[in-house]
Amino acid sequence: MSDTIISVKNLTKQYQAEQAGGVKDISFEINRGDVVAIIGESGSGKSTLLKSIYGLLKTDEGEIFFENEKVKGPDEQLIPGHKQMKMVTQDFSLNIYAKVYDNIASQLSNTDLKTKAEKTLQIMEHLRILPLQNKKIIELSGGEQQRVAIAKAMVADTKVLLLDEPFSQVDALLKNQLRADIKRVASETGVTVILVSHDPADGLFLADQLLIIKEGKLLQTGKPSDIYQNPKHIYTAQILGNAVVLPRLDAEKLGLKTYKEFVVFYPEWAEMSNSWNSRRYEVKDVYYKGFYDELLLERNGVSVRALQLNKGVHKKNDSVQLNISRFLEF
Ligand SMILES: Nc1ncnc2c1ncn2[C@@H]1O[C@H](COP(=O)(O)OP(=O)(O)OP(=O)(O)O)[C@@H](O)[C@H]1O
Repeated sequence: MSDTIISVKNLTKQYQAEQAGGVKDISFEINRGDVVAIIGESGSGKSTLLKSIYGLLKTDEGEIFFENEKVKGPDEQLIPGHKQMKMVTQDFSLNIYAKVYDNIASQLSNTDLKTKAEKTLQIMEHLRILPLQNKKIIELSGGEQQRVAIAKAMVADTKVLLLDEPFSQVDALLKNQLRADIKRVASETGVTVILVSHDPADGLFLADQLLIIKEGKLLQTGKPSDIYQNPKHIYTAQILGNAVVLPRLDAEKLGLKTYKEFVVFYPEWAEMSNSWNSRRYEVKDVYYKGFYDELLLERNGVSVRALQLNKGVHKKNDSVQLNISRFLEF
């Protein structure tokens, strides 16, 4: 049975009297132990949502509950924030002249020094920063500092870890590693993680639950695979899978019939095939994507994109047979 740790009910937070910015009438629940990714483009309201959950912002309407208790706003308590949650922001808030070990250990009380040392070492091991323990923060790379900041936030038995753009400081290779580490640490420790990212791949890779935010509104929430396969908005398909979007008249020129305004499909739903329902397209360009190519194709003046897993088979100006095996209508 699912165990809700956080529920957000009809949350609205606006910064100005006019409608710009903030978040509008957002409701969702989060299960204990899940990794939740809030995905949306810059300025969509992701940080506003994260800060509201933590109790840093005075909200206009709605409520947030942590274990069925209302989260207090900044005007309802002396020190804003929630004791059982920790937030890691992009500035990390580390003491840059102190050692890694001391930065993390500073979160624990001195009443039991043995436990303090054990816990500090354990969380450093979890986040693979044990070899850095005697280095000063100022001597670390941005990605290493990010790991220390996460370890510091988690060491004191945090129930919910809030991460604002946790992969902003790391390059592609380290990002994959850090993503995998956060997922592993969450499942080993049982901590609930809510992270904000503008990169949808973070959510697809990491999350048990995705929240897609656009212009302050929650478009869709659920399991990444469900949302990817059945997006409720064109925007969701575009941000998650770089979907091809065709107005009805263009779709009809390709033989895709709809009564709705738009046809939408992911490039991987367009397959090279000789089947009866495939149609001939001209290859306009080939984009190198590593282990596959993306083809820019055209038929009757309409452009679409498709994947070519057998790299290099079709080249520019070739003619190919394509079957769009599945499409969505909006
Ligand atoms: N303190 C503030 N005062 C006025 N407007 C604000 C304030 N903080 C955020 N906003 C506005 O609210 C909107 C949402 O901001 P928010 O920081 O929540 O977005 P975001 O999705 O986290 O963006 P980013 O990915 O760029 O950090 C933006 O239009 C922003 O300009």
